[in-house]
Amino acid sequence: MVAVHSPRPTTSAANPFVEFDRASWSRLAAATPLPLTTADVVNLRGLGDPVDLAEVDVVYRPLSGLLQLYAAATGALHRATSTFLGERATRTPYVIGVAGSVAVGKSSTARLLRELLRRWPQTPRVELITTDGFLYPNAELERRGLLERKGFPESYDRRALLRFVAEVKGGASEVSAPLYDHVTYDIVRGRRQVVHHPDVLIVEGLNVLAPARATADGTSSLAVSDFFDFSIYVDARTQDIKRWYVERFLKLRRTAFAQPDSYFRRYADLDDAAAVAKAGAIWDSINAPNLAQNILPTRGRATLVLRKSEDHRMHRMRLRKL
Ligand SMILES: Nc1ncnc2c1ncn2[C@@H]1O[C@H](COP(=O)(O)OP(=O)(O)O)[C@@H](O)[C@H]1O
Ligand SMILES: CC(C)(COP(=O)(O)O)[C@@H](O)C(=O)NCCC(=O)O
Repeated sequence: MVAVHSPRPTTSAANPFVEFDRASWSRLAAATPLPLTTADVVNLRGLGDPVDLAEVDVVYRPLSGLLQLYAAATGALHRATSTFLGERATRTPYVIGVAGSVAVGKSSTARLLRELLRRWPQTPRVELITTDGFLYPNAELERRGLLERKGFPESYDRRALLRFVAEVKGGASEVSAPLYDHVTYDIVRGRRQVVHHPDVLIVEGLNVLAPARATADGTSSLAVSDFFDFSIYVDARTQDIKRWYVERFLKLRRTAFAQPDSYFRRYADLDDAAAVAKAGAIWDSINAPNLAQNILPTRGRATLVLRKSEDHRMHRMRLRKL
């Protein structure tokens, strides 16, 4: 393992990763503008996530600069390859995956990236989809005995998700995805998110870095991550993520859980001690095992790992350079 608190990026010939601490990472972005305001950041951040403009400046501005570089190089390679192959060069969306545990703050990261990338002149059309839209509806999960396994790989229609990402990446003019509602805790019937040939597609979800599954004949199919040009894993200590999950659950009692159509309506009136116990039980029985068994093992596959400290601020960045 390499040292992490050096003032300079840490690298060595045999190590495919280059590692930065917060200070060395923040210095990468001198020439990249910061086009967001405090109001933008407050609107975009998830419940309980304290990300602010200072964090966007230190962490997301360099990330935005790096991604511009990668996206431009990928576009140039795509055009050169098309010329070599004698094909007409078509515009191909740049696809970015954002993975990590429940309650780690993936959605804040993905939404901030969407807004930053939308402000680049080269990529004004940025779409974000979350994989929860591809969860099976609750009725189907119940039929399959998976209602207590929501978020585990088998709780998703993985074939439909793969088809969606492949079609967007392939340049289809219009592709749609189902929508999930955290309040009703189910797929929304009759509504879909439509994606129209974006410049950048961000795909956010727990399992987006999962490798392809082996098929019955022993070969392997494709995984959504095979269509990623860049991927980010949002990382933190499991005990911190559990605390964030429980704190968010306490806050949700007065917001989402209190809505009449909330699946968790019965939790709205729990006192603090009962709510902490309930949230802890859901975490321990569903989200912690999913993190340990399915999500954490995919961390090494990410192009970039952003590691948060206990206060949600990102303190270590590990970029795969080879
Ligand atoms: N029970 C819930 N009710 C309403 N909103 C929720 C609920 N659980 C999670 N959310 C919201 O859904 C989004 C995704 O949450 P989650 O899957 O835990 O990922 P992350 O915290 O990494 O973004 C967050 O913005 C969160 O605030
Ligand atoms: C909807 C989720 C599976 C996340 O889905 P994702 O968008 O990451 O695919 C998750 O937020 C969730 O609700 N998990 C179930 C256990 C729980 O209620 O915490």
